[in-house]
Amino acid sequence: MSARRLGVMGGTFDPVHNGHLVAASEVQHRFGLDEVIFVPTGQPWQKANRAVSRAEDRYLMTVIATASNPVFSVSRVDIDRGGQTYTVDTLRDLRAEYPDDELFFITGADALEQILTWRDVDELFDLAHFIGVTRPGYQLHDHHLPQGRVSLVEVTAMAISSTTCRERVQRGEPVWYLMPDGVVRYIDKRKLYTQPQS
Ligand SMILES: Nc1ncnc2c1ncn2[C@@H]1O[C@H](COP(=O)(O)OP(=O)(O)OP(=O)(O)O)[C@@H](O)[C@H]1O
Ligand SMILES: O=C(O)c1ccc[n+]([C@@H]2O[C@H](COP(=O)([O-])O)[C@@H](O)[C@H]2O)c1
Repeated sequence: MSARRLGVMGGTFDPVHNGHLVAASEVQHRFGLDEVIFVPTGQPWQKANRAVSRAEDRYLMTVIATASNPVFSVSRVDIDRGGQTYTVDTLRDLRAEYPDDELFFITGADALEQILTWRDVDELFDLAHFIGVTRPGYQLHDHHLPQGRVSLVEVTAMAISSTTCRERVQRGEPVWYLMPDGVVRYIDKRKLYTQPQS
């Protein structure tokens, strides 16, 4: 079998929303990816200043959100490894699982801006090609990033963040149509985000 082109969409997904799904779908189409693997983080070390929802809740919401798309899947590598999540470990694990395939790591403009602060950043660009996508409120650029290892792509602007979704739920405001219906129902069923957000 020839090498497949696998997108990797890493995120805290607390909760997953339509901004994530639109970005992944448009990148999948633009780059002719065979599959996009969503990878919910274990503990995101750069979000240590706030309480993050249980990994199993974030994982299940991501499964619900992606289930209807045949080229989307969800991996537990970061959750099952445990501890703090570093993308270098994510990509090492996926490379071991899919040794013949090509990996494309998808990040929003805000995450790409921080990438030089990530662990073992030099190795990251050997493990995968990086795809930075536009996000309202952030500048997308590849200054100081290795040439030929990063592509920048404009995607449909979705001014949605997990933070505003959590805040809306906490205030009792609707989140319908900001994320798939099943995720809205899961949040309600599990009573997520009902405490004031820090
Ligand atoms: N609306 C969006 N448009 C494009 N990319 C996005 C959007 N929201 C998130 N992303 C990207 O998806 C990835 C995972 O994001 P994450 O799970 O942290 O969501 P978030 O909305 O940024 O969360 P929070 O508000 O809690 O920081 C990151 O690379 C991020 O840049
Ligand atoms: O490897 C790192 O040091 C690192 C630091 C911050 C974020 N990341 C990854 O970037 C992705 C988006 O992270 P976040 O915090 O914006 O949800 C997710 O897969 C994280 O594991 C990775």
